[in-house]
Amino acid sequence: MTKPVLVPPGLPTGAGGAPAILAEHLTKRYAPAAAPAVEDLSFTMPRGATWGLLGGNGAGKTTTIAMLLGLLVPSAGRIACLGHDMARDRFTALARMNFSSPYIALPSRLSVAENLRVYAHLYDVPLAEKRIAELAAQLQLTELLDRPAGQLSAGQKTRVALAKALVNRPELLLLDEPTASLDPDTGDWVRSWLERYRAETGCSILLASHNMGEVERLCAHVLMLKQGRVVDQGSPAALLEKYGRDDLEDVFLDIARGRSRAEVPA
Ligand SMILES: Nc1ncnc2c1ncn2[C@@H]1O[C@H](COP(=O)(O)OP(=O)(O)OP(=O)(O)O)[C@@H](O)[C@H]1O
Repeated sequence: MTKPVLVPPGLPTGAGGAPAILAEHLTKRYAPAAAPAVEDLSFTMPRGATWGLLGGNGAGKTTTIAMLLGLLVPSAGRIACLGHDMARDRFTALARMNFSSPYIALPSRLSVAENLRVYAHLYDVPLAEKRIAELAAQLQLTELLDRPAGQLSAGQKTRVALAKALVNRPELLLLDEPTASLDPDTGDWVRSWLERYRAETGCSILLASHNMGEVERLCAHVLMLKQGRVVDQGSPAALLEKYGRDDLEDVFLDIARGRSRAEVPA
């Protein structure tokens, strides 16, 4: 069995020993001569927290999540999820993780229940039918279980994608744009649901989002990415204080436009 990665002394880990995610000097180049999509990214995300990856289009959020899931091999650097080194012990970690992304479509001709059964089988979920019924009740999917996934609205598909992401009761959840294309009411419902789920289960959540209100509400800590690098980070409150702003959207614009607090118009 592969030895778990040790946490450097002094770093917060939260409950359960190893941190949820330990990323060390991660770099990804899609081609040898290309500019890095992610460059020298390091962070330690403790257990039980929700953290946000914020950045404009092309900042490297999806690339980072794909590396954390082992879907992309980093050009340099090292990742440990839940104490497992992703280069050596990826499958042990993946059994305890899950993700949802708007870029991955569920097989459209399979019904919602069939889709969830496939994933329950892949994750070897015990009492799969019971788990599917439980998730369907929690995510208001019971009426939709027999409908083909391809015939659902965007909001319904998002709830099915969340059910898929939770089927194995993950300890670490990676969410790429969890409320993209949802109306404000459904988006709010999903955010409340995620808050409650994290509080009840102690699950660790890393979410990539363009929605500043969502990040401010859900995340204890935000990594601000620009051109593949972390240009700032901290709690939403600390970032608001640092930039002298009232909402995170303005902080985002300051960072995107390279303005420091001294340059922010009063
Ligand atoms: N498969 C790929 N091949 C080559 N370059 C890629 C590939 N995927 C992403 N990139 C490039 O890597 C950089 C980071 O892209 P990424 O998709 O990670 O950004 P993002 O922050 O998720 O953006 P968005 O908010 O638009 O989804 C961009 O310059 C993008 O063009």
